[in-house]
Amino acid sequence: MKAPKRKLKVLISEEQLQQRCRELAAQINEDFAGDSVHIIGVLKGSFMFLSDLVKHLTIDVSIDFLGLSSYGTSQETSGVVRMTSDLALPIKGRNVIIVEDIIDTGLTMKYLLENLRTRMPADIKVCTLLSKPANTREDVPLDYVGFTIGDEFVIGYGLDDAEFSRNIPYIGVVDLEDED
Ligand SMILES: O=P(O)(O)OC[C@H]1O[C@H](OP(=O)(O)OP(=O)(O)O)[C@H](O)[C@@H]1O
Ligand code: HPA
Ligand SMILES: [Mg+2]
Repeated sequence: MKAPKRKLKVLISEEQLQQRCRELAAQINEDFAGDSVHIIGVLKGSFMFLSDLVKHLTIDVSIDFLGLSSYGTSQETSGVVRMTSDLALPIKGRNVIIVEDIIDTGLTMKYLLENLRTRMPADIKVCTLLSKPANTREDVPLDYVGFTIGDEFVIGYGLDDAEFSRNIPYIGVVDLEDED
């Protein structure tokens, strides 16, 4: 199977991503000083952002993951969020920070917040690398936002297009001017 060959435009560079990870981590360190946080990464898209973010956390941190999927091979949500894998650890009484790559329509985060609240954490905060407000349909509280972007399909740094391109080290968009 081959990934589509397209010209990509850099929307957010590696340097900008690293700088923002340091800034977001500094804010979390300050907000939870003297306390501990339980980080929940939403797979698959969040894996690169999460691994860069947590390197800069100096507070006590535990980490778990769950898998959610709603896009499949499409660039539009199916509208149905499916849990592909659940957490390994309980979250009752914990200060949870959900780490996501992107809030697009908001459907995934709405589903996740409803699900996790039933497990009685002490607190839930949302940390997302990207927010696409022009496309957001569900009103979800965002506590830490890396970058606000326009209504365009982005790939790289964990985000995929039909499972390809997650390994690109920056956030890119397809450069339509260079399409044949
Ligand atoms: O706000 P929404 O419109 O719900 O979109 C955001 C969600 O969509 C993507 O997941 P996807 O279903 O592509 O799974 P993946 O992380 O495995 O790529 C992304 O990683 C978010 O979890
Ligand atoms: O813009 C996007 N790119 C990749 N995956 C996504 N999932 C929701 N929105 C996006
Ligand atoms: Mg995806």
